[in-house]
Amino acid sequence: MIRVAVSGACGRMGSRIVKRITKENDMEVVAAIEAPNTPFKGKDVGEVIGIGSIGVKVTPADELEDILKTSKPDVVVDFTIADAAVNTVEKASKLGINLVVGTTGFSTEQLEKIGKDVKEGNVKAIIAPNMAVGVNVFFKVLEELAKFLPDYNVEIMEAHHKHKKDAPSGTALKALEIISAATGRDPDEVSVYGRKGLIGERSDDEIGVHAIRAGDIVGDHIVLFAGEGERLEVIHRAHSREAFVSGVIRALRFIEKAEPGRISDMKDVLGIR
Ligand SMILES: NC(=O)C1=CN([C@@H]2O[C@H](COP(=O)(O)OP(=O)(O)OC[C@H]3O[C@@H](n4cnc5c(N)ncnc54)[C@H](O)[C@@H]3O)[C@@H](O)[C@H]2O)C=CC1
Ligand SMILES: O=C(O)C1=N[C@H](C(=O)O)C[C@H](O)C1
Repeated sequence: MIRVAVSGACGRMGSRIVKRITKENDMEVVAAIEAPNTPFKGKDVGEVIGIGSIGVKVTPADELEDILKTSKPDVVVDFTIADAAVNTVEKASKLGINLVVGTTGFSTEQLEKIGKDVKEGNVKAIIAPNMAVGVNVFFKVLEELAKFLPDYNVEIMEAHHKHKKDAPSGTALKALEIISAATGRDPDEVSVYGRKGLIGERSDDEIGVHAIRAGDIVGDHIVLFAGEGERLEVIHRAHSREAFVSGVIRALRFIEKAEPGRISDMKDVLGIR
């Protein structure tokens, strides 16, 4: 049995992950962590998310270390916000507990700290801005297209629900990183986030990144490569968060095979080279 602690257990992703784990016969939820000020402290997480009692109480994050010590998970799954996820990684790494992190919106400094903590704790960690299988194939396709079309203009567009806190999405930023690397560009130098005013013509090198927030859009990503007289568009649309949850379940089954002390991603889980 894979013993799983879920951080952000009552959120849009966390609640679906808890629910799905209860249906799998090789894993179980042993802890459910929520924000320090959670109104659900001490309540059964299953009751809170509407699946009936599962015998696991919601624990606020200020008791994270204690609950990890007493519940002894093999893996902590984190879908929260960047600051909270950094704390989850620090505490879990120190206790030698493996990690699956889907949270996005990290700063460069936070990513460096996460890498250092994983290394020092010598834990196995899968960290990916998008766990959907299709998106990880989409990343591979983008890498190939960028190599074939190095002088085409690239624009990245993403659309998400109105509750999303970070922008652009972690997935859009990963796409920017992949395309930049495939064409020898520095993403910090070539990225242009939205455009407004009399800004002049677009340079050929720049990569536009645009974020839409509206209603209940689960997650759309569109990358276009435009040349003279044509454009090629690659589109991924998530219709349901179950696409991400399925990736989390695959990551949980894979994690024992991950390399300790380094950050793996969904490419490793899915065997995409
Ligand atoms: N990698 C992937 O495939 C996906 C990543 N995400 C990312 O996952 C994150 C969460 O997304 P949603 O579930 O939509 O957000 P949400 O806001 O519905 O859920 C986040 C949960 O974390 C809780 N939380 C806040 N502070 C906490 C703390 N210190 N400790 C523990 N829990 C805490 C909140 O109370 C909330 O219940 C975002 O960063 C999002 O971009 C979302 C979907 C897919
Ligand atoms: O916040 C979300 O909802 C999502 N966030 C991820 C991101 O920032 O890329 C992945 C997915 O698109 C849904």
